[in-house]
Amino acid sequence: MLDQTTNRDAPPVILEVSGLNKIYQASNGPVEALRSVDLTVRKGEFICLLGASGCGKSTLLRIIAGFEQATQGSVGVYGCEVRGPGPDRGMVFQDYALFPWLTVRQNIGFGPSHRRVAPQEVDKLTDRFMAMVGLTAFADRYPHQLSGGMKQRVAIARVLANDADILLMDEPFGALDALTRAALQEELIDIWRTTKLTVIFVTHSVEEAVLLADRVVVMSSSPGRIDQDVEIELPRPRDVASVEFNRLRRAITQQLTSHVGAGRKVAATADS
Ligand SMILES: Nc1ncnc2c1ncn2[C@@H]1O[C@H](COP(=O)(O)OP(=O)(O)OP(=O)(O)O)[C@@H](O)[C@H]1O
Repeated sequence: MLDQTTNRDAPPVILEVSGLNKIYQASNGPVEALRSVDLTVRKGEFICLLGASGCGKSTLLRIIAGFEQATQGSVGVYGCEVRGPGPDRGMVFQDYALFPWLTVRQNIGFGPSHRRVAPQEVDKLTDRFMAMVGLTAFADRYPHQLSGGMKQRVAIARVLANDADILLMDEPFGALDALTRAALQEELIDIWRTTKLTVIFVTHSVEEAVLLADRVVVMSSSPGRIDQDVEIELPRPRDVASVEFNRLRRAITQQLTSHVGAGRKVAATADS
């Protein structure tokens, strides 16, 4: 964990998760999805939540988003307790979750229009973020006319147009082919640097986490807990072939593998 007392020059903590427990009541009994999770996130950080399938990454993200209630504990954003979804947090899902009946332009402009932003201002915002994700030429297309990568660009632009401070991403590139995924990873880092957003990104890929994050938060399962909080101090753009990158990738993979019995493979991947 970060030591807030010794980090006087660091950006402020804007998100604080304290003593979070989550128990789901399933038909075959209770499922303890999260136990005693504490996490602090500073403004502008890029955090990856990494762990094997079922360790509670999505649950933690959904509680931060306000889509799910914790059983115990709290989430604070800018010092206010999260009680539901809010405009300060925007979510990007693996399956895009776009409005199929709206065009690219209308999907991106939906949030600001809903907030009663003036129509000319909505157009300006939409133009800006469509350009940022490289979709200006596709403004009048519908989601079914777009590739997976283009749909995910729309989803990212939609959160940006909503003026969220915190971008929550749940395995956003999991359904994309390797080349598209690599392109979007690079674009996301450019967007993050331009907008200075705070990003919490869920992945089960060690390589993706080390490539993207300032901090990799490693989770273990049954019940889901935070196991390690690793600062990634590699310079950007990062070279996945470098010795230092691979040293970190190996160390984090070992940490993940140490939670399962000898010989069993974790569902988190070192190189996907
Ligand atoms: N609505 C629910 N009802 C009951 N159990 C649930 C529910 N949602 C999640 N769980 C359980 O909680 C645990 C954590 O699930 P979660 O989806 O948060 O894990 P995850 O790390 O995101 O997994 P994956 O990487 O496979 O998406 C799992 O055991 C899962 O089966």
